[in-house]
Amino acid sequence: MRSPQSAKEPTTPATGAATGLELPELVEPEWYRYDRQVLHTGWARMIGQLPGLVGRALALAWRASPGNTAATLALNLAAGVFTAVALVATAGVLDELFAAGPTPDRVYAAVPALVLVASATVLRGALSAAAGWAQARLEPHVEQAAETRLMELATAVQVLAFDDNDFHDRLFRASVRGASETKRLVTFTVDILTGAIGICAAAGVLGVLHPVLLPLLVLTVVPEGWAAAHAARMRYTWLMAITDVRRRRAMLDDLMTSRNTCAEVRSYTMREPLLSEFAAIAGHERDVQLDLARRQALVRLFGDGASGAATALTYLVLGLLLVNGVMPLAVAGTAVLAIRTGRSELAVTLRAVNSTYESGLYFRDYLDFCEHAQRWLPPPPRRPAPAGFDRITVDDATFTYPGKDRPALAGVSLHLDRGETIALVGENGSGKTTLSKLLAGLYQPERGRVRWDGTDLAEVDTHELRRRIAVVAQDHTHWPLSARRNVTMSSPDDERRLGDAARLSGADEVVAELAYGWDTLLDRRFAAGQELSGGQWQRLAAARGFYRDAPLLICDEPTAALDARAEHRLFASIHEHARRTGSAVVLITHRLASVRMADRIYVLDRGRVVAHGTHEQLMAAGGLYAELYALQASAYRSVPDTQDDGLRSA
Ligand SMILES: Nc1ncnc2c1ncn2[C@@H]1O[C@H](COP(=O)(O)OP(=O)(O)OP(=O)(O)O)[C@@H](O)[C@H]1O
Repeated sequence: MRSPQSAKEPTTPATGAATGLELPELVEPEWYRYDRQVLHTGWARMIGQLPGLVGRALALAWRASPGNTAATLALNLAAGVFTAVALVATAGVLDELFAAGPTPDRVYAAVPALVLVASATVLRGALSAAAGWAQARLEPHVEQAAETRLMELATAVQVLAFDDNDFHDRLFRASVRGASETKRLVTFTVDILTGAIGICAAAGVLGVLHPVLLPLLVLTVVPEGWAAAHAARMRYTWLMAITDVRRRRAMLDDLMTSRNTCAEVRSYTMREPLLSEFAAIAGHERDVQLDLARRQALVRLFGDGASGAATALTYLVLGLLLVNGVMPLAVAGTAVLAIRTGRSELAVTLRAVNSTYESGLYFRDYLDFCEHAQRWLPPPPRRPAPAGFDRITVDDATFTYPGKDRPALAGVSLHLDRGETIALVGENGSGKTTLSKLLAGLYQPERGRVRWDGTDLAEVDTHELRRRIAVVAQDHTHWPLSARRNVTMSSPDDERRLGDAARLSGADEVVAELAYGWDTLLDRRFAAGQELSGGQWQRLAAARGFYRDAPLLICDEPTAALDARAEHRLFASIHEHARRTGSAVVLITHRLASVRMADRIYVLDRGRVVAHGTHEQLMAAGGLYAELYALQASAYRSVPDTQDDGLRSA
C-alpha cells in the first residue's frame, strides 16, 4: 500500500489473513499525486504561485457572473474599510475616556466617537452579510460555468479522442475534481482578498497609532499562523492515510450492497468472509480516527499555548511602553483591539492560502484539459454534408488507433451503391467495426479517402453528415430514457415511423409487454423504471436504426443477443428496409448464413480486404470466407446427421 509517508502515519491493516480475501495493493489514484505535492510544498512557493491562481480564478468568476463577482469584491472591500473605521473610532473613544477631568464629562465627550464605532460596526456587519450573500450567489454560477464548459468540450471532441489514453486521463482528472474545485478556488480567493483587506485595515490603524505596533502584530500572529498551518497539515496527512483504507472499505461496501453481486454473494456464501473483512477494515479506520483526534488535540494545545505565549509577550511589550510613557493608555487599548483583529484575519488568510494552493492544482488540471481538448475538436467544415449519394467509395484507406504501432485498417478499398447491401466479414479483430466507423464518419482515415459521390467526408460538416447515417452499434447504449426516446433519440416523434421501425426490429413485441408501453422508463433507478433483457435491448437498438430513415444504415452485429427466430426476422427486415427505402446497408455479422443475400461480401483479415464478391463467387474461390462458412455449416449439419444415424439404426 502506498501513501504519503510520514514516520507516524497509520498503515492499512494486514487484510485477508483470516478470511482469504487477500486484497492486493491498490492502484494509486491520480489525486494522491497532488495531495503529496501539497504536503511537500513550502509556504514561499505557495505564496509565489498565488497571484497567477487568484487572477485566473477571478477571471473565471467574472466570466461566469460579472455582477456577483463585482458585488462580492466591492462589498468585502467596503466591509474592510468599516473595520478600519471602527478601529480608529475606538481609539477616539478610548482617548476621550482616558483624558483628564470628571467622568460624566469624559463619557459625554466620547459619545460622538462611540456613535461612530457603533455605526461602523453595524455597517460592517451588514456589508459582510451582503458580501456573503453575493459570494453564495457567485459560487453556483462558477460551478455551472466550469462544468458546462467541460461537458461542451467532452461532447464536441472527435470520437478518436476517447481512444487516446492521454485524453482520457486528462478528462478524468478534470471531471473528477478539476471542475468542482473551481468553485472552491473562487471561495478561497475571496477569503484571501477579504483577509488581506482586514490585515491592511488592522496594520494601517496600528501604523497610525505607533510605529512599534506593526512589528508587534507580526510577532503575535506568526506563531499562531504557523501553529494553525501545522495543525491543518497534520490533519491533511492523516486523512490521506485513511483514504486508502476508505477506498478498500468502499469496495467491500459495493460488493455487499450492489445488485450485480447480490446473487453470487449468496450462492457462494461470501457473506461471512466479506463481513469479517469489513469489520477488520472499519475497526482499523476507527482506531486511526481516534488516534487522529488525540494528535489533533495535542497540536491544538501546542498552537493555543504558542499563541498565548506570543500574546503575553505582546502585552508585556505594551505594558513596558505604557510604564515608560512611550504610549498613552488609550492608544494601547486600541492597539490590543487592532492586534486581535489582525491576528484572526491572518489566520483566515493563511488557511485560505493553503487551500487555494491545493485547489489550484486541480484547477490547473481543469484548465489543461480545456486547452488540450481544443486539439481534438473537428476541423471547421469546408462544405455542407451531401443530402445523399449514388455511390459511397472507400479509397485505399488506412487507419491506426492512437498509441498503436500496427494499423487497424491498411489500404482498404470498397464501394457501396444506393439500395445495395454489403456485408463485412472476418475473424475477431480483423477491422470490421473500425471500417464501419470510417463509413459512419466517426473516424477519419489517416491516408486514403471516404467519399459520397465526389465529396470527401473529411471536408464536410460531420454533425450534419451523421444525421444521414443510422448506426446499430455492436455496443449500443441502454439510454435511461423512455422506450420511445430510446428509439426516436434526437429525431422528432413520428408515430407511423415508430410503428414501422418497431415492426421491422421486433421491438413491438417488447413494448407490448411493458407496463406503460412506449412511455415506460427503461432504467430501474427511476421509480417506475423497468429493465430489459439483452435481446430486448438489441431489438430497441435495431428499431433506433430503422427509425432514423437515413440513406445509409450500418448494422454492426445487430443480432448477437437475439434468439434464432428474432435473428432470422431481423435479417429479413434489414433487406426489406433496404428494398423499400432505397437505403444502402452495411452489415457486419459472424452469422455467415445471413450474409448470403448481400450484394457483395468483403472479407477482412488483419485490417486488409482479402477477397470480395457474392456468396457464390467467394465459395467458388475457396478462401477464408469458404473456410469459415464451411465451419459454421458443419456445426449445423452434425445434429441432423446424428439424428439420421439414430433413425437409421432404429
Ligand atoms: N479503441 C481502440 N483502441 C485501440 N485499438 C483498437 C480499438 N478498437 C479496436 N482496436 C484494435 O483494432 C483492431 C480491429 O478491431 P475491430 O474492432 O475493428 O475488429 P472487428 O473485426 O470488428 O472485431 P470483432 O469481430 O471482434 O468485433 C483490433 O486489433 C483491435 O484490437
